[in-house]
Amino acid sequence: MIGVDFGTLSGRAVVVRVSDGAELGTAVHEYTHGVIEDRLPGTDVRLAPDWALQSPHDWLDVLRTAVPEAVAAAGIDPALVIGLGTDFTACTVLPARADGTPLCQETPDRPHAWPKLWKHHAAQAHADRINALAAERGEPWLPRYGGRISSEWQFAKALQVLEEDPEVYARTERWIEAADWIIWQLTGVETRNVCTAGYKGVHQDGRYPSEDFLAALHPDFAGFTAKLGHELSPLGGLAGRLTARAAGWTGLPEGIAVAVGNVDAHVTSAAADAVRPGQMVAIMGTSTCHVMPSDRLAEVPGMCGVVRDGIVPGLWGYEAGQSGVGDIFAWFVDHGVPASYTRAAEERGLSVHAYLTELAAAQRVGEHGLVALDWHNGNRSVLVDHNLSGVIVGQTLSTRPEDVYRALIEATAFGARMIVETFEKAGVPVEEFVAAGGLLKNHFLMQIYADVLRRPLSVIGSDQGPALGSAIHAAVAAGAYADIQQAAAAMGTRRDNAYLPDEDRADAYDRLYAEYRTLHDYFGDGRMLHTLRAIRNEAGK
Ligand SMILES: Nc1ncnc2c1ncn2[C@@H]1O[C@H](COP(=O)(O)OP(=O)(O)O)[C@@H](O)[C@H]1O
Ligand SMILES: O=C(CO)[C@@H](O)[C@@H](O)COP(=O)(O)O
Repeated sequence: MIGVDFGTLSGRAVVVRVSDGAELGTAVHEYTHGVIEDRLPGTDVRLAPDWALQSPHDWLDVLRTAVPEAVAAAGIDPALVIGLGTDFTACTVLPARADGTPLCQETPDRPHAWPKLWKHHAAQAHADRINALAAERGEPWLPRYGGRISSEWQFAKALQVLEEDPEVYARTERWIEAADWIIWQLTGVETRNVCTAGYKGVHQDGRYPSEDFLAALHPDFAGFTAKLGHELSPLGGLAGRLTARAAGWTGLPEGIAVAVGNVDAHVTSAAADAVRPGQMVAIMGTSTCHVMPSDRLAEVPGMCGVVRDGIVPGLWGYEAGQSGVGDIFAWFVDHGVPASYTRAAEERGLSVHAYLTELAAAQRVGEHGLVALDWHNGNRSVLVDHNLSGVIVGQTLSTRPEDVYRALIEATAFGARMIVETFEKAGVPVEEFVAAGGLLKNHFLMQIYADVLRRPLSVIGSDQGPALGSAIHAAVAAGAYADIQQAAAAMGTRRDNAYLPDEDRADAYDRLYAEYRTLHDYFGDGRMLHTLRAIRNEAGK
């Protein structure tokens, strides 16, 4: 099987053995255009604050380069490959023509013609209006999203296109998640997966928000859902077969099974063999997503959503998230560390992350005297407000970079605890916390999470979680296993109790967490942080 994971900065492919999930070869392709935040490629067109776009060329390059390279690295005959599965970030969406041609190919100088990356946060005003109207009208779908939808989601992003570039909106014949667009390119068949549609696409109980509701937002928005697919495809299903053109790109046999599209977070549950009710998988990378199957339906404040069949068929799938985690550490490493630290790290042959971690790990809990809010990229759960920003409290003239670095790691752990507690308070038990993603390599960070959460952490056994999960879904789509649970049991990998909480540190963290909660409630109403953002925007940054 081949699994392909389309991330924020790169795409990676992995070749996986069907019988036991062994990863035989892998390759990564860094996107040439990365995240497009400043100006449109090949033009002088500048982007406003909070914009984040991607290029479809970069995604196709992953198929052209990472897939054949992974097969070569595995040293297998490509003719042995029987299926391909993919996952994408979400909600990464694009306007396209009826044949799937992205509009940015026709008008590369129009910002709204480009795919909007999940972390495009410039549609907050549109999300606010959607939320206010939905609350006022008592829209039945709103509680399924914890009472607020995010500016990252398709209705907010599409309304922004309509109001800021109606001409691009009018030319949009299909509005599609990149997760489904890539499947279209691979199979020639347009499908819509139940996962992206259900969560960030706001599809509940067989329908999208009503025409009437959309018309009340803007008269020309009434017909928006005609640009979406209404037939949804189940996870682990067969989307179609690899076309000759896609076989040419990838070097894989024409006609192999291609699984229905999926999301990087949700597909990782299969890779961690954590698809039973109460197993919360936290995919910790640039951001963290928390996904959990459950047999009960509840309204959890601030969750991203609950979707029937959204992780595995037959169960409710919950999602919550933190919009910035590794990204916050990266910001600090890039902008908060003096040259002397960079030099010292270099001399020791360490990354700046590893160097700061080593220094921070030598401290006792609370020794830095700091507490921080992890909102540098806004707050996805539980406040659902991307106009909030980061806060660091307690700095003195003796504060050092490692102190701040540690406080930022702790802030993200406190944010995770807030999410877990919110689920449990709403009557959805979290039986096991399973960590996955790029941050697993930082053992100090993982131990902080175990101490702050006061519970054992399990960890996924693969550092290619999403790509492995995609390969597992492909195995089901190809008919090698009856369902995702069986395929996950055979091919997924998880180490239980990898980190155990330390009682004394956990007690010390309880005190800091209480301060975090006070800070959270104080700044969470947005009075000060929204004003600061408004002043920033008026000043034209
Ligand atoms: N040693 C480290 N400790 C903490 N964070 C790290 C470390 N090394 C890299 N990071 C952060 O990890 C993030 C990348 O995580 P990864 O899972 O690879 O990416 P993605 O979320 O795009 O899949 C970056 O934001 C980076 O700042
Ligand atoms: O929002 C989701 C999933 O719902 C993610 O795709 C998004 O946070 C991006 O994840 P990464 O930080 O690229 O792992």
